[in-house]
Amino acid sequence: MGGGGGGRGKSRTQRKHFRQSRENVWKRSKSDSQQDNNGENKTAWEPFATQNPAFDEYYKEQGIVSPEEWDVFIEVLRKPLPAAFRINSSSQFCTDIRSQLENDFMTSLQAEVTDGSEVDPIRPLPWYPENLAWHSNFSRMQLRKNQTLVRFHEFLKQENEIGNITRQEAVSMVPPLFLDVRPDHFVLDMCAAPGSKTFQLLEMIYQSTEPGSLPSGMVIANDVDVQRCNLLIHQTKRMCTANLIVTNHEAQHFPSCHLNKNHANASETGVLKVPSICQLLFDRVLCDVPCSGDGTLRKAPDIWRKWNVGMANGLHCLQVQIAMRGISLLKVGGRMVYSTCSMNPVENEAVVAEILRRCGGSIELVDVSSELPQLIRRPGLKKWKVRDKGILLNSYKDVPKFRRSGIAPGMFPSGKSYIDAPDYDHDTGLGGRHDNGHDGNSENEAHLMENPVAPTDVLEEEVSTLPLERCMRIVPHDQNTGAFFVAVFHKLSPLPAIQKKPVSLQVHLHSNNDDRPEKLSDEVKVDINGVEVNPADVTGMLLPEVASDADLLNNELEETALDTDPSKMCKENESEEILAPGDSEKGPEIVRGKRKLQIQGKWRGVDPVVFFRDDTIVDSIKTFYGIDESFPLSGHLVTRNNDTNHVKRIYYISNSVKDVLELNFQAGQQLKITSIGLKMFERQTSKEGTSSPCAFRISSEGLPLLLPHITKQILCASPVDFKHLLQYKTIKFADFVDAEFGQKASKLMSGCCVVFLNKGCETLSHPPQVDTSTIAIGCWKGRSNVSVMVTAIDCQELLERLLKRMEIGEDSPLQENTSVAADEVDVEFKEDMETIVG
Ligand SMILES: C[S@@+](CC[C@H](N)C(=O)[O-])C[C@H]1O[C@@H](n2cnc3c(N)ncnc32)[C@H](O)[C@@H]1O
Repeated sequence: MGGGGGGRGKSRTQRKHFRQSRENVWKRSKSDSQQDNNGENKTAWEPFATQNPAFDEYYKEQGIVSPEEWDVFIEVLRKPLPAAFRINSSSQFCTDIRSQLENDFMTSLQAEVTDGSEVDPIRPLPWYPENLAWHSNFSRMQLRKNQTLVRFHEFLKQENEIGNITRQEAVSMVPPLFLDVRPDHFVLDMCAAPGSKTFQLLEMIYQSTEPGSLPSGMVIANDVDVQRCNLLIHQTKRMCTANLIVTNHEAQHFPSCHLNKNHANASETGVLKVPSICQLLFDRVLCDVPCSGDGTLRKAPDIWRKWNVGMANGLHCLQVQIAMRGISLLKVGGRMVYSTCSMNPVENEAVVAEILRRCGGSIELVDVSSELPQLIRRPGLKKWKVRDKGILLNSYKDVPKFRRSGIAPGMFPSGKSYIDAPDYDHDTGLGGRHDNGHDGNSENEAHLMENPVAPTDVLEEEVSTLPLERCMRIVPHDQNTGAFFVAVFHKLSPLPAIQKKPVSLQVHLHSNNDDRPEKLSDEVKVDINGVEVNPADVTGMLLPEVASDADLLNNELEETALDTDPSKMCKENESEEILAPGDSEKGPEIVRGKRKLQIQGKWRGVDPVVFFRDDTIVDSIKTFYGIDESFPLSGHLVTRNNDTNHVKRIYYISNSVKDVLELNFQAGQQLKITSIGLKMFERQTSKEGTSSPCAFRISSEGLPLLLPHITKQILCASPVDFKHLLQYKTIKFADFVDAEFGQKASKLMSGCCVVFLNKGCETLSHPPQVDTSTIAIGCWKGRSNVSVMVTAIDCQELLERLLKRMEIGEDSPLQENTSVAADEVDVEFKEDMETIVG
């Protein structure tokens, strides 16, 4: 059981969100359904129109696919996307699940494929390592069609909920694979929600981590959208990791958290402890930016209707800014992946080219053509065209003056700004507005242009001289997927300093009021790489005809489409709701119907992150569970509450996260942290709970990490008693099959305890040796019984896994050494299992 085990130990609240399966995007919503001639609503099941003439015209011009391929390209783009999913490599049951897919489902589902339309019902994605990612050809309807498919469907739902698998579009799995993440890396995921790629990054960090230990690397997952941050927290909680910080910033202004001179002086004089790191720089950066999302058309067909060229044009500058910030936060020698789920060169090759130009030789585009050879991809384009208001533009000099507010020189292959364009603003990368303020928002306004350039293809074509062929574009018809774009950068040296003029044109894309500390610094800061960063300076961009931001983001929702209703969101980071007597300045807030005051941290709306240093409580926990000294608690525990008397949850953080947190404190809390660490201890509030000498129980998320380090409150159950616990949830001491177990249980101190499965029925050492095959659950020792503290779905999943293992090995120790009584109960258990599992 690895520290970041995943798969075991999630809260009921969290599960609720994963139970929401993705809405059927191929079904029109009520608001979308149209009225027929009689004024009656057409059926809500009418499929979306899967065509858009502007789309066809635009992409035929771009030459993303050859004219001969066009028909097959568009045909595949109109078909629903096959489902894909990934096995969590750090799950305890990773191997079981893979072999269930390879040996059970692959054969049994094959028998169900009768229409001959697809060769394989399910198959591993050939380019994903170790058969961990799978593609299924079944539609939702088909999955409900017959018994075998229903069983498969249930399997997918349950394992996704538990965290053993993640439903994720196949091409969305690609970018992290090119990041080459190692367990000691510090990784920044700049636009991370809803978090499928963050989950992958964490798996990479955790690869080959021993049970009870943590990797030395960490991930910071950031997103500008608070609600989507909550999705991200839910998604990554399934990983049970102490090596993650979730932040909520505009990625283009992500803080660099470096110590200034004053801090350095203070630390020299011993006033402050020198932190292990002095600036937040990363070995790896994932820059999976917001985009127009037309690569997800097969999954989200409503994009057919919404698509227009302005969606991509309007995002280009933001994408450049985010990527530039990523590069500036990257260590020299580090790697950054830039990716979008858009096919549009303006959001892809044009952004990559602009980054290369701005970085002036400090970075290189990596040729990754020999990596993942089985992944079919196409080289990046060297030439493309820009379309604006129905006009085809070959170079920036063709852009009419009044459109220069929305079209940047960097959108064109040469990237030339042409000095004859007086309004060009080198900071924003955009031209200024027309004097009369006309923003030219209508197609009909083309005739108003001063010196209009005739829309013609005979103008000279621009061709980029940069090695853009090293980028990769994945197109749907090559391997029956969605579309994606990926570029890999390597940082060779610090970035050159950029001379900055005052920014004349600024429009906030995300007016996220909370994304600012109480006090803003006006000064322009220069980070270690020489890039100026002014936190108060949101470099502007105009979105003249972009779909609303919300529309764009909706289109971006990953296949794990989760419930975004804020009222149903994670309560993990909710205020600890403390009473603050006498604090009348901020005014009372009504929290859950009670008048309570919330002590704010530095960031409005976010609970403070506080190191938990209450030695009395920590010592009581250590003594109660017999936590050995080799497991460091001191300096690794944090809470979200300044008042230690009212702390409900204590989180555990890895060394790496601790280093970042210490730096963040010394740098003035620049990071707006929405979630940090692994929930390890929870205050026991129930009546019976208060009778325990220890006020805190071990949370199911924290148990895998703590397991090898606890020496007290431990019981080892025979297979049959273990199964009974999972099955019946509460068992009286006298009712255990193994009477000695019942006696030992009765002698434990009241409160939380841990029950290990004694697979072989031989006497386990005390405490038991923990390895990757160890199975243990958190329980509660009451006055007369033992109760399981595991959610129903976890119990069910564990029962099924144990049953499977018993079925596989006829002579497995699970069966071999059970007593006659246990064998009898096993029959009963199997019958019950059939009822539970269906
Ligand atoms: C393509 S999605 C990311 C998908 C994610 N990487 C995954 O694999 O699950 C883009 C994300 O960028 C976020 N976003 C948009 N503008 C942003 C900004 N300025 N800074 C940070 N995040 C932003 C959106 O909220 C959205 O969640």
